[in-house]
Amino acid sequence: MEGGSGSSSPCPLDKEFSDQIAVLLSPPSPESIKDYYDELMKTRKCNNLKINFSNSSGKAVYAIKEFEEGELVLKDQILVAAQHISNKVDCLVCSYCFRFIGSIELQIGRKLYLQELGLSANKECKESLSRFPEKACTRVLDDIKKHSVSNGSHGIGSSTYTNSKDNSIPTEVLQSLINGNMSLPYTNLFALPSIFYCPGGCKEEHYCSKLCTDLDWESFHSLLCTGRNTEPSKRDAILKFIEHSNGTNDIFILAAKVISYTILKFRKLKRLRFKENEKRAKLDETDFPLLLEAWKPVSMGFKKRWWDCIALPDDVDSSDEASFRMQLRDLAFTSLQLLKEAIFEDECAPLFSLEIYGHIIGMFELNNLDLVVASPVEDYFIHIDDLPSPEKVEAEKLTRPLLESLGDEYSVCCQGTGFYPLQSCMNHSCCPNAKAFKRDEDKDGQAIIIAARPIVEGEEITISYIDEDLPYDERQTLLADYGFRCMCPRCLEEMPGM
Ligand SMILES: C[S@@+](CC[C@H](N)C(=O)[O-])C[C@H]1O[C@@H](n2cnc3c(N)ncnc32)[C@H](O)[C@@H]1O
Repeated sequence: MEGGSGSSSPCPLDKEFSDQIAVLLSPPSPESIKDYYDELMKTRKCNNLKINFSNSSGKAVYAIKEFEEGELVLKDQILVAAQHISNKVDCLVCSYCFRFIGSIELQIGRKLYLQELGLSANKECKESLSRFPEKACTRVLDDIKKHSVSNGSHGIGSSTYTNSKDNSIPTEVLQSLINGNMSLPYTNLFALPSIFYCPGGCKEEHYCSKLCTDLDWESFHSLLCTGRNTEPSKRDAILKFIEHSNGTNDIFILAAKVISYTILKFRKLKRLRFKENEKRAKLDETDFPLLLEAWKPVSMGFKKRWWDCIALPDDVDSSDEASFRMQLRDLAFTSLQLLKEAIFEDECAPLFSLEIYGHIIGMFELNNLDLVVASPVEDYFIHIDDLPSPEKVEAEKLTRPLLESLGDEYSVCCQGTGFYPLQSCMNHSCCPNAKAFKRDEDKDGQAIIIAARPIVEGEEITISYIDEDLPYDERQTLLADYGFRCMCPRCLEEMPGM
């Protein structure tokens, strides 16, 4: 099997499992696409849309009712998503649904504490923060909790708090905010879900509920947990994989989640099959169909190899294109080797081929939507600012120093990237009739698509993959990265020579 970009693959599994890999990567038939999405629509009670398949533009989403401008078209649950590593310093969110958790006080105190650490820490600490921010962030929280002063009497109005020249807040005040020993005014109006901890004891992942904790554990995290319950050699291997991803491209974390998801689903299907037919001692001959079944949600996503489909960056000369793509492939191979050390499973060996890994990452490249969740901290400070005068003056005695210390960063939202099974079926148009848009009530990472103008029954739902205000040539250049030339009504009208 070719490794893409014209040279043979460095991964022996590509050759060993070439037949199974070809089956895993073959485009699903129109019938299986229909069955899969009909079922998905049914379970998600999504009665207003349908997915059709055509040879010209693949899957496409159609309205089966009229939508008014601004009406919700689709709320789509995440198949797999991750918060950007750098964003973990700014926002503490549920690792499964990406809702903000804890309290306003914790969000503010934690962020300022980490900011302070990043600014004033010694070199070693700064390096560990940039190389491994996830770990550093959670360790820090843990340390604060262990060493906190338990009487809770930290006067927020003390001179050290208000007179600080460089806007920094004393550590004991931050500890009190983090530990819940200090309350800010009006935060009861912005209550956040309490924190649930990882059952594997890793302190890296936090949740908003028992349900999210269990779903993440069952779907992804039980294979990727670095907690005390994981065997030490495995834990070291997982940590090495994460460290490499954090230092290179956090899209590898998402790919690892897809592989974990497929393995865990495969195991579940196998357990069910054993129960159904307990007399059978061995299941070998039926294992691959089970792997195919487990892989089905991923098989539906539009895919190309990552190093073949990624756009050539502006600073890479076209004469260096082949070597650029080869470097990407080698980077993916290094990441895959580390992941293999951590979670390889014999029965799911084809999933650890470079061919599959490259296609999973390529699927994100062509389909992913930015994951964005607005910060409740921003809403909180806006609320304080909107208070009538006496209440505002009183509240700001406590909140203003915090706001000043946070600076422009006070309103950073949760940011990441996610693959959404239904939204990812939406094709592009430069005059789209729908758009991704979070409303005030959307507090988690689900994809929200609303009508950008009235949509009639039977119309295809389209969104824009790019900034549609750009001129024709620039739009076409950007869309070439997605592998197509746009022929929407606007492009046909603006096409030179038409
Ligand atoms: C997010 S997917 C959209 C769903 C896709 N049609 C499918 O079958 O899965 C993006 C891919 O769909 C195709 N696509 C999207 N919009 C298109 C358009 N206006 N014309 C042609 N192909 C399009 C391109 O191949 C693009 O890389």
